[in-house]
Amino acid sequence: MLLHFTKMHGLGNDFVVIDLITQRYRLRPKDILLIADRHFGIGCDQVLVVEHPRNPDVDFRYRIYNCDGSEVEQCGNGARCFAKFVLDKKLTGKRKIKVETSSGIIELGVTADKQVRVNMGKPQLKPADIPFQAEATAPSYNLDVDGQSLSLGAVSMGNPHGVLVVNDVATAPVLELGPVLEAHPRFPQKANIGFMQIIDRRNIKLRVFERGVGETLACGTGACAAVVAGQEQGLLDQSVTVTLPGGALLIEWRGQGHPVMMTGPATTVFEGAIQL
Ligand SMILES: N[C@@H](CCC[C@H](N)C(=O)O)C(=O)O
Repeated sequence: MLLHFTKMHGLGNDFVVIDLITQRYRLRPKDILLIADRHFGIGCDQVLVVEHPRNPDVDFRYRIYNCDGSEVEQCGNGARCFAKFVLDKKLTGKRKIKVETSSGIIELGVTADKQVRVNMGKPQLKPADIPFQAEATAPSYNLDVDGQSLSLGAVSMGNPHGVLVVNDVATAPVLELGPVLEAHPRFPQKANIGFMQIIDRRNIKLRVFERGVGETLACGTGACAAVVAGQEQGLLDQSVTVTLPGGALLIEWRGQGHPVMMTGPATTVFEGAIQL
């Protein structure tokens, strides 16, 4: 089967987007691995799949696969690319698009300056909902790593995140600590690990070691989780510019019980077809 795809990115977090509404194909695990492979396939951090919804109240089903082949619950940069994709391909003409993910429904819309604004839903802070092993909810938790105690915020944005505050993202041990914390036994489904430098109450710098991928140039859910963790620790205001290696996102959260809003760009790079 010759499968058509679109290569996109959100601040350098890159995707292969596949429309399974106008194309009929059942993607196999080996297809995802080949598509994501930067040497033998197309190459991307995540494969995003556009499908018909199962729920009649929403417009699309949005499925997300990390480049290691694992299917995951949520992807924020991908959500913005998803919105641009379905509008550019005229799969919908709606200004507000409702999308079903494996962690719930999110709403997407395009702003006057062609950025995409996403209602990412309410963050989950209860340990069992993240999931994270702890007796009770807290703004931060102490975690033992090789005999060293680290303080970390834990948040679910549909997918699990741990967030550490560091003095300087440029020298933070992202590649050393990232894989160890990603697979820490207190995160039974593993986690994405953010390293957050607080510039002031409305500006942070962030690097993210993504579960199933490694460090990426940007992570949308990671940016949301960092702002939630920073607010819970009393360090941040409600509206925060998050500067990642690939560029900046605006993240807004009005506190517990409210959804996190994410605004940022979505970019198409090229179109192609791959023989599967
Ligand atoms: N790049 C993403 C997150 C993708 C999923 C993540 N690696 C996970 O395993 O949960 C984003 O922009 O949010």
